[in-house]
Amino acid sequence: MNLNSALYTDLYQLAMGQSYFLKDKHEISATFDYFFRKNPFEGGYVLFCGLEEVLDSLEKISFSEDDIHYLEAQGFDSNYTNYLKTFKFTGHIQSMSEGEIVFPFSPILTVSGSIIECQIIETFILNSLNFQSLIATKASRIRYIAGRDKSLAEFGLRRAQGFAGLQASRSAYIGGFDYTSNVLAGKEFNIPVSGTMAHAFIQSYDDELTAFRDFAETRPVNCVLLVDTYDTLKKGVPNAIIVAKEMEARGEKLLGIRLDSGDLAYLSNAARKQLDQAGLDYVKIAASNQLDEHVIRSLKEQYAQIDIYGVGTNLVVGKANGALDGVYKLCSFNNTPRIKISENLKKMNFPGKKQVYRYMNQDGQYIADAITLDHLDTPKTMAHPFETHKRMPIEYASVKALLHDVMIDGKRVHTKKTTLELVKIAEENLSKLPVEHKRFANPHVYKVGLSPELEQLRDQLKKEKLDS
Ligand SMILES: Nc1ncnc2c1ncn2[C@@H]1O[C@H](COP(=O)(O)OP(=O)(O)OP(=O)(O)O)[C@@H](O)[C@H]1O
Ligand SMILES: O=P(O)(O)OC[C@H]1O[C@H](OP(=O)(O)OP(=O)(O)O)[C@H](O)[C@@H]1O
Ligand SMILES: O=C(O)c1cccnc1
Repeated sequence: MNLNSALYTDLYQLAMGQSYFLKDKHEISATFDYFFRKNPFEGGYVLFCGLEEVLDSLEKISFSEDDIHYLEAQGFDSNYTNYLKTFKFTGHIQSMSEGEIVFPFSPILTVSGSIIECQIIETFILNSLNFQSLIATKASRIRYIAGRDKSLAEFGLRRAQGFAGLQASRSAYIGGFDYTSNVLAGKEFNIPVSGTMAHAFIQSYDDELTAFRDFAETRPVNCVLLVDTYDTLKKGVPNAIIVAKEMEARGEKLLGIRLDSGDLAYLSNAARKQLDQAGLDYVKIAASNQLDEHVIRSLKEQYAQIDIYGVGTNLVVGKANGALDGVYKLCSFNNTPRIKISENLKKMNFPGKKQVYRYMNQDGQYIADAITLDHLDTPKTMAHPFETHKRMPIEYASVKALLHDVMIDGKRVHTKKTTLELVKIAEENLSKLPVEHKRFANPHVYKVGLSPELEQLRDQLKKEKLDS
């Protein structure tokens, strides 16, 4: 299967593409905005993730001979499929940086080019950015609550949605995790890998102590023993202590033990006591079992003595959301701003090609974002996007434009960032987001407003459409 195939799209994109082509509209220029309407997890922000994958794929996207035969079999016109044989993405993309903190309704990435190219790539862009941004956001919430002094290991591959497990591991790392258990993701994206052991290994022995011994002997570096197979406090931890002492005698050090069931707060405290009493205060305690940001917060409130959190399912499937609602909407056609009308102002899009400015205070902390038409300067006031009577002056110490050229004529124009660079960028950006937007319960809504000219254009186009 070739994931750079332009068939990785919805059928309706190709059907619209055929119509544009046969009606000779396909070369007309268009601009689409990628944005979302609601923060996931009832949180206050999204950590934007997935841009590098989008750019990598768009540079390579095409229809193979096989793909063309398949489309012919689906009844597509042969003149159209002939055109698709040389299809490439040759458009222009402006985007916020991967690792940027983003908010509802701001255009995060805009695609300009011939309408047919913009349309065919829509589904892939949404598929890629929605999922990766969701998981990076979830990971950043877990990091926020765990604190910088804890280690976070992502254990999700086995319960991820198929091959999305690869993207999930990369997104979790960018969002603040330290390790992944996913070996292919480790190799592909240069993410540190880590792992402990499974119950099966211990069950395959007649006794737990021999299992621990064999494991520690054969892989003494970063060895973590799983202590809950039979009885955590009466058997697992005492056996781990025996093996840790034997390792000491060989000049080695047991890295840790892992708890995977029961009351993790109680067990971690009791295990810590046993380890400390044995002079093993360096042996760390890892915990797993359906963890997420809420369970970790609760464990911290109970003074659980956990050094390493292993988080799988809830992270990689983006529980409780499962999806970010990002959309891709036409905002300009033939160099004319376009709007979609809805009774619900929130379902209307902002017309025209745009820029987003981020305002910061003297400490570099984010204050607000203003969306404006792309040829205009930094606005000094902004209107509430939907409550039209609300407007505010913007007081700030510094401002930056968030949308930058990342692809021109189908070629990447920004230097590809390594995963580690993206980790640092995301961490720095998250540190500039005031804490009131990060809290879990009723986070303060970050202000995103419209410049007066954009508000006026939206209202004027709405009136024209309703009057016509
Ligand atoms: N002290 C704690 N405070 C809050 N949540 C906890 C605590 N200890 C464990 N949990 C969480 O509670 C959930 C369920 O744990 P529970 O003890 O009911 O089942 P379990 O340990 O998986 O049982 P089993 O022995 O069948 O594996 C998990 O998400 C776990 O992370
Ligand atoms: O709970 P999650 O956050 O998804 O973390 C991953 C879980 O996957 C493993 O269990 P599993 O029962 O699959 O295998 P095991 O036999 O090694 O425990 C591991 O022990 C964790 O409990
Ligand atoms: O290494 C581990 O402990 C691990 C890996 C995957 C899933 N659960 C645990």
